Amino acid sequence: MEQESQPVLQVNNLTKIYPGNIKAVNDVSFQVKKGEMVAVLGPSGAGKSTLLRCMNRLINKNTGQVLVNGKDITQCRGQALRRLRSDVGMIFQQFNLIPRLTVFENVLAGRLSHTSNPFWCTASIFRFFNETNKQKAFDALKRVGIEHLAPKRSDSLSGGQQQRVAIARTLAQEPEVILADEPVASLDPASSQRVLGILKQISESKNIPVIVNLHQVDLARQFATRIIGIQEGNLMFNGQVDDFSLDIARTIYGTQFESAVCTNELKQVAAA
Ligand SMILES: Nc1ncnc2c1ncn2[C@@H]1O[C@H](COP(=O)(O)OP(=O)(O)OP(=O)(O)O)[C@@H](O)[C@H]1O
Repeated sequence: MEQESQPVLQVNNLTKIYPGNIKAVNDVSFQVKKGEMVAVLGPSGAGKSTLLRCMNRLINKNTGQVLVNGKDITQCRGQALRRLRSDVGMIFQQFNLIPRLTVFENVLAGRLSHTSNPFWCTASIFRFFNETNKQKAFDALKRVGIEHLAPKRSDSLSGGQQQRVAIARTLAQEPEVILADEPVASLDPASSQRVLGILKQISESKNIPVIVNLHQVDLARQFATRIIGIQEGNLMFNGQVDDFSLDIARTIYGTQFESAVCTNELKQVAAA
């Protein structure tokens, strides 16, 4: 029971400064536990993407720590980094699938860190994966409800379907934590609901914490269990969804408040 409440992810005093002295992330600290779905909110340029990308080492931080189950990913090199990185699943706005491969092959690619051959792309991918890996990939596809699309080329799918393939690929990786960088920014409202619903279900039923960058406050309120608000690289809010008031949203979003608060319901409350 005590172990259940231990944070899977700990971000300690993380700072990233880009050339030109642009402080994109400034001394940010927070923790995420199993079963949580945490939405990171903030206006354009607040540092949301930089924060997530520092957390899986796509970008190197300047100072601070990112601990995954107690191990600091920012200090790892070589094989240790590859191993720890496979614990961190990443979902992108543009899906990042390999277009010429089928849906199933893309999901199987999520099992790469569980095989010893890194050169699968140069030959038939199937040769390098045993039945266990193939079954896990298929199970991941089933979990996002698109197993019937397995033989299709990934570039023949809709955006929403491609994002579900990307989620399945991440699930096949068997990560300890999932980071999603604006996963619904390119999707229509119905697909956005579907994708965020799947991520929430994963966080709840598989107990894998999900940290998701979002632009829209209403989606965060609908799907997240907790909200982190950032502005100009600074952590301004870290708390329960119900405590993220419209006044706090207005402070964090400033001139972008109107576009971030998009449902009619929220707009009426904001105008009252
Ligand atoms: N490679 C880079 N070099 C220099 N500055 C950068 C770089 N990437 C981002 N920035 C700057 O860092 C700050 C944070 O950018 P970031 O993309 O992390 O914000 P964001 O909140 O994700 O924005 P958006 O919602 O528009 O994607 C911005 O001022 C941005 O211009």
